[in-house]
Amino acid sequence: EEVLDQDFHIEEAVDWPGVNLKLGQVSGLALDPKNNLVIFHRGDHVWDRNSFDSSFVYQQRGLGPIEQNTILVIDPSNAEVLDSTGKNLFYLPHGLSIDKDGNYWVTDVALHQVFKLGVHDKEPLLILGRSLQPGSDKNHFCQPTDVAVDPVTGNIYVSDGYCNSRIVVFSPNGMFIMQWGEETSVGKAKPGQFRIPHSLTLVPEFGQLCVADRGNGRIQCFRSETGEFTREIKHKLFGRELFAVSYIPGGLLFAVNGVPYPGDIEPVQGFMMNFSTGEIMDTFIPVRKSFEMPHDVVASEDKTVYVGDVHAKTVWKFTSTEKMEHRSV
Ligand SMILES: O=C(N[C@@H](O)C(=O)O)c1ccccc1
Repeated sequence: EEVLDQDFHIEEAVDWPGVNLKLGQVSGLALDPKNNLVIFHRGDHVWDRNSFDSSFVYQQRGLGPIEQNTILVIDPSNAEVLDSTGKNLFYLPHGLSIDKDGNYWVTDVALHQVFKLGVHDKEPLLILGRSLQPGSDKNHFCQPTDVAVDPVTGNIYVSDGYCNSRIVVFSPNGMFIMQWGEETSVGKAKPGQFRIPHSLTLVPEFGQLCVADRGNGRIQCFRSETGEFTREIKHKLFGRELFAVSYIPGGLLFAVNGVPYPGDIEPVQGFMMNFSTGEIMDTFIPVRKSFEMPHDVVASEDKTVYVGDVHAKTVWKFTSTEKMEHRSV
């Protein structure tokens, strides 16, 4: 008897011209309320071995802020640049997210700050952290990596960062509320311990915040109201590093891992998972060009997925194609 298998595969949209956009190091991706793709990139600045001293103080202030527009609004179908902003503000862009009102929230690892930018305002509406001053108290971050804003409470979640190991929560007007997390002790990483909390995604339907725990190669999720650990999602296929995570309503979780260390076998790729079970449903890699350091991933409800790469200086678009497979039983 013939059985039709409804099977979804994530494949690169090879006709999307966005892979040819002239970008700097792509650090952050987000979708705005109109489902446009928004790209946060570093223009002519790069993060390399000389960017920071051993106390995480940025060493290249002499370059001045990036003069190019670091925030580009891209038409999701033809990759046209619809709008661009964010020049003369940032030194080393990192995370980007967009709240339900369309405000841009970004982190800068050189400034050690988080910015709220209104779509039509030149001046930032809110700045958290002290410019160029790394630290780990309520007023200082150390290379903060990402920011997410709860659509219900308006609370601000910051993953802090390369040189801290915590999630910090602020009220909508920037008052410190709470923090959780600690650095990973020797041996097996415990719940609530981080080795670079690198990317955040809210899971509003389940009241959770999930974190790409980069150096522990895993995703950790927490109750967003209390910071209580709820679960870990980890697969051998992730390899050593898990860079970014993105949830879409309906229960799908997307992620990208890091390039394999010498001798490791787990390839660099994208993952589509069932949030409830944690199981991997599909993996994906580009057809054109290759992943070099996939750094952020964002997905829309119709399972369109974008991946930004900080070394390839490229953004790829992937879509979910339905393969009808015939099999006889
Ligand atoms: O991870 C690194 N960078 C990327 O995540 C990034 O560019 O955001 C990095 C680490 C050490 C030295 C230089 C760069």
